[in-house]
Amino acid sequence: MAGIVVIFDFDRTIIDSDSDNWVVTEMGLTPLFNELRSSMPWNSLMDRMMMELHSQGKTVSDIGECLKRAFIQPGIITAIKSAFALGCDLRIISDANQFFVKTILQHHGVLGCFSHISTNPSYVDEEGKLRIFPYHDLNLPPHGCNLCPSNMCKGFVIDQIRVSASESERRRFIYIGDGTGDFCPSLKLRSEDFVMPRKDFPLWKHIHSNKKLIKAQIHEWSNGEELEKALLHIINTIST
Ligand SMILES: Cc1ncc(C[n+]2csc(CCOP(=O)(O)O)c2C)c(N)n1
Ligand SMILES: [Mg+2]
Repeated sequence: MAGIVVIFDFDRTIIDSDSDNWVVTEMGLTPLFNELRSSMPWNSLMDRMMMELHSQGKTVSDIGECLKRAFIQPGIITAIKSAFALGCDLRIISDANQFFVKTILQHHGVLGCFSHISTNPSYVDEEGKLRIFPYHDLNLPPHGCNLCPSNMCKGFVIDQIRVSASESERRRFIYIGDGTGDFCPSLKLRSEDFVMPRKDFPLWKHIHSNKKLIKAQIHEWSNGEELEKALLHIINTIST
């Protein structure tokens, strides 16, 4: 459906776990992670974890195999495929990183459904080490939003999507998320938009404690099947 932009968060929305925690736990990095947690910004810490894996002889392909085992609830993949088939513009805004997000979406055959993925950049260096960096360069002036972590303001990304649309093109947003970082973008939504917070997760709690600040229509979900049903219902309602 032209004119509908569906924005997905990634961790605890598309996959059921947090991809950073998943890799740290599954690949045996928990003791080092806990030791360094208080002394480093999050992205530097994850970059350091990837360096540790490399020094242990674990390859990017080993990390990929670990990511492919992350659980996705039934309903999520079919929801993505259906929304794409209906012509919606699908996007990801995630505080995970490019390699983790793309590897998992590719594995489940839905990477091509997304027009844009806004997340912390990553690349494999000449030694075969996975490097992870903040979405907002921490050496530049801060993004200025006091709701979001310094590395990524998801509301900033929403503003960018809005300005990229031509005046004549009326677009309606459906934003699906779970975390504290999804509250700022939810505040940017308008009365013709929809926010889909995962029930009992931080975003849902922030929304319910600040209901007057939310202009978008609120549709909660608890599991993949509920998400699929609610999302397709909203898309159908908008398009008729
Ligand atoms: C101060 C501070 N603490 C923790 C984090 C990291 N972090 C927070 S939520 C999350 C999952 C995001 O994935 P998604 O957006 O896909 O749900 C991550 C990696 C941070 N950036 N800053
Ligand atoms: Mg999330």
